[in-house]
Amino acid sequence: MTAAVTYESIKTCKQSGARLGRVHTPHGVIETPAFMPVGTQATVKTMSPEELKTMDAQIILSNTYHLFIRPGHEIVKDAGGLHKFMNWDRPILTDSGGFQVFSLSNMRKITEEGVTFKSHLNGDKLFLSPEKAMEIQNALGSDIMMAFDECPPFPAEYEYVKKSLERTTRWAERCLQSHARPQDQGLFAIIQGGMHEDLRKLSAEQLTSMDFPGYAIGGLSVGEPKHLMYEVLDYTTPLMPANKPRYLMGVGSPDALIEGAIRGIDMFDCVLPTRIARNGTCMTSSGRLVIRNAKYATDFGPLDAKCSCYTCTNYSRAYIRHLIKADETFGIRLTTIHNLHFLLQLMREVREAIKEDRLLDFRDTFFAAYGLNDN
Ligand SMILES: Cc1ccc(CCc2c3nc[nH]c3cc3c(=O)[nH]c(N)nc23)cc1
Repeated sequence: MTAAVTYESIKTCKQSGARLGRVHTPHGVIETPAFMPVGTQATVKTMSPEELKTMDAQIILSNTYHLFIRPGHEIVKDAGGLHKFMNWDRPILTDSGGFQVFSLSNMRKITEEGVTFKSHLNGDKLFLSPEKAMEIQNALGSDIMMAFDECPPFPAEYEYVKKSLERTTRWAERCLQSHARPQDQGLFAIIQGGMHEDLRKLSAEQLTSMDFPGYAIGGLSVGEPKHLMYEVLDYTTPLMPANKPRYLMGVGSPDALIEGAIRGIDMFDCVLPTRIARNGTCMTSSGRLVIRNAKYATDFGPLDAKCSCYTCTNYSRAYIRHLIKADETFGIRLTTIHNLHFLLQLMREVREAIKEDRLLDFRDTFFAAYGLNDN
């Protein structure tokens, strides 16, 4: 195994805070800014690893919480780790589970020690802590692991956010202490602090003083208005080390990816492309397209005439609409292939625009064409 996770800066954009880079990991390199498909339960829903490689997904995400409650991290470990278990030999990033406890489990209790909660599957009483989250992620063998944090709800009281970020810092310290394999797995800390500039500064200072290989911005994409998210990015990304990867958690609509890249974010994840694909909503260069709409019943053109993906090359809107209406699984495979390709292609064009110092122009052109009804 090579060293843990390192960031290589290729170029910084003259027009904005954007940058071109590479994140080196034991399972390969990620060109940044990058969109990372989400594979919560050890699969990017309906996609095979080969299909993900065809669209050049360079890293995928999976989840400590989900794999802990099913099938159990010990089984994945006995299988030889998550890469072997799901037949994916490129980089994997796993979230630490705290966020999912809050978004999925109805009964939970936070203490300094960790979080007690009920499994959303069978109601079993379970416990996650910094140490447990590290034990699970080490068992999964992911290349990039996230520190165990608390993502405060939005909105949240200033005092609550302050106490929460200070506990998240203490938890990050405990994650560092209990990390079994720092030599070949990168542990990223997660900056919290809600929508308060002084608290974001406090969280960033506390965590960057501990020298993690990478840093994420958490606590966003939790229901706040988009302009507020961009404001937080404006004053938080400059606090993050320029020589380390910057990961904005949970952000993935096309406009947010571009705005995040302009502010110096390197890595993005979002369930959006795969989630909306399941009800037949597609991202196209002129905005969202809801394929169930009757007007597509006899439309024999591709989802997006400007798209070169497998779906747009071989199938019509009419056919995909028929499959989705008939609840045929192949239908959501086709919309998923298209949506993932759309975002991966968008990031290729963003990287090209940074290379040529024209990212702000690219943004204006993209937004003009992309109905801004996207959310
Ligand atoms: C498989 C997988 C799914 C989802 C995620 C990101 C999940 C996610 C957020 N999603 C939206 N906003 C988010 C905020 C946080 C956060 O503050 N902390 C953590 N640990 N995760 C977040 C990571 C991996």
